[in-house]
Amino acid sequence: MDSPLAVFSSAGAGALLVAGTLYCLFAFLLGPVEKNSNPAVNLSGGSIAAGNVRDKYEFRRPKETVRVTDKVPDFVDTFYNLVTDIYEWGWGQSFHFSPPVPGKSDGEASKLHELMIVDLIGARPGDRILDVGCGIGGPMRTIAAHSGANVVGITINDYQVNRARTHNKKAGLDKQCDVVQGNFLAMPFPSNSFDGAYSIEATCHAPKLEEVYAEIFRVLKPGALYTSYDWITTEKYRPEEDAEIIQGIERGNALPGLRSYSDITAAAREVGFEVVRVRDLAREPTTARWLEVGRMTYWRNHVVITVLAALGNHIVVSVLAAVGVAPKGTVDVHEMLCKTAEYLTKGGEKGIFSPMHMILCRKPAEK
Ligand SMILES: C=C(CC[C@@H](C)[C@H]1CC[C@H]2C3=CC[C@H]4[C@H](C)[C@@H](O)CC[C@]4(C)[C@H]3CC[C@]12C)C(C)C
Ligand SMILES: C[S@@+](CC[C@H](N)C(=O)[O-])C[C@H]1O[C@@H](n2cnc3c(N)ncnc32)[C@H](O)[C@@H]1O
Repeated sequence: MDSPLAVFSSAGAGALLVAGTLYCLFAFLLGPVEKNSNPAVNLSGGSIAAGNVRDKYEFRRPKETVRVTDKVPDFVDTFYNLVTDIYEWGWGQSFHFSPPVPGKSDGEASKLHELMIVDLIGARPGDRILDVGCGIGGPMRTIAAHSGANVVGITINDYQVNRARTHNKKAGLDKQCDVVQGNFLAMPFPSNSFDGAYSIEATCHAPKLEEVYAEIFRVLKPGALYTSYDWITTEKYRPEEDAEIIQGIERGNALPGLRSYSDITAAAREVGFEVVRVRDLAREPTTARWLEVGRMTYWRNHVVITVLAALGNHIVVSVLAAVGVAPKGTVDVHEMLCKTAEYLTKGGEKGIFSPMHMILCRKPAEK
C-alpha cells in the first residue's frame, strides 16, 4: 500500500497538472482580441508591483469623481496602471471607440477612425505630429504608417510608455514613432515645434480643458492644425434625471467631470484657436461597438480573470510564476470595468453621452 505521503503527493501532482492544463487552456484559447496584443497570462498591475495591486485599488477605488485638480494626473496614472493590460487584452492596442462602418470589422472601423485624423490635420511625410495622451500607441502606429509622418506621443503612465515602445519596435515603426512620459498639462516640448497634433479620448482626463488646449496651442507651429475626439455630455443630458449614469461613467474612467459639447468649442477659442469644424461622430450610427460594450460576454472574461487570480492565490502560483499570473486585485478592477461598461451603454442608449465629439482647430498663422 502506498504511504499517505505518496498518495498525497501524487494527488497533489495530479491537481497541479489539472490546474496547469486549465490555466493553459484559458490562456491560449481566450487570447487577446488582436494578434500581437496582450494575452490574459500577462495581466499585471502595470508599474504597480503584483503584491500591491489590491492595496492600490482599494486606495484608489473610484468611490467618487476626483475633482481636486492637482491630484488628477496622479490618480489617472494609477488608473492606467490598473486597467492598461485588461484594456489591451480585451479591446486591443487602441483605447478608444469608433463609429461602425458597414461591411468593415470593428478593427477596420477603428483604423478608419484613426486615419481620418491624417486627412483632418493634413499630416504629410516628414511632418512632426503630436499625439496627446497616446496610450500604448495603437493610433500612433496607424497614423505614422499611413502618412509617413513622425509621431511623438505623450502619456502620463510609464507602463504605457514601455508597452508603446515595445509595439513600435515590433511593428518596425520605432524610427518614426517616439513616446515620452509626461503630463500633457505641462509638456516637455519647445514652443512652435509640431506641424500638427491630435488627441483621441484623452483630454477628457484634464481637470480644466483650457489648460491642456493652451499647451497644445503653445507647441504647435503657427498655421498648424489640431483635432480631438473627446467625451462629452450631449444636449439631451438632464442632470436631474441622468446624473447617476454620468457619474458612473466618470468614476469608472477616472474622469474629473464630463464637459458639455459646448464647453469644447469655448475652451478652444479661449486659448486662441480658430475653430474649423465641430461634429459629433457618435450621432448617426445605432449599432456602434461602444454601445455593445455593455452586452459583451463579461462572464467569459470574468471567469478567466477570476480563475487566473485564484490560481495566483494558490500553491500552483509557484509553479506558474515563470509564466506570470494575474495579481490579486485584478478581479476587483475587472468588476469595476464591467459596471463602467453598463453605465457607458446606458449613457449611449439615452443619447446623453458621446465619446466621439470631434473638433478641428487651427493655430492662427503669423501675420
Ligand atoms: C477613453 C477611455 C477608455 C475607452 C475604452 C477603450 C474603455 C472604456 C470601458 C472599457 C472596457 C469595459 C469593459 C471591459 C470588459 C469587462 C473586459 O472583460 C475586457 C475589456 C473591456 C471591454 C474594457 C475595454 C476598454 C473600454 C471599452 C476612458 C478611460 C477615458
Ligand atoms: C483612453 S486613453 C486613450 C489613448 C489613445 N489616445 C488611444 O486612443 O489609444 C487616455 C490616455 O490619456 C493619457 N492621459 C491622461 N491624462 C494625462 C495627462 N495629464 N498627461 C498625459 N497623458 C494623460 C493616459 O495616460 C492615456 O494614455
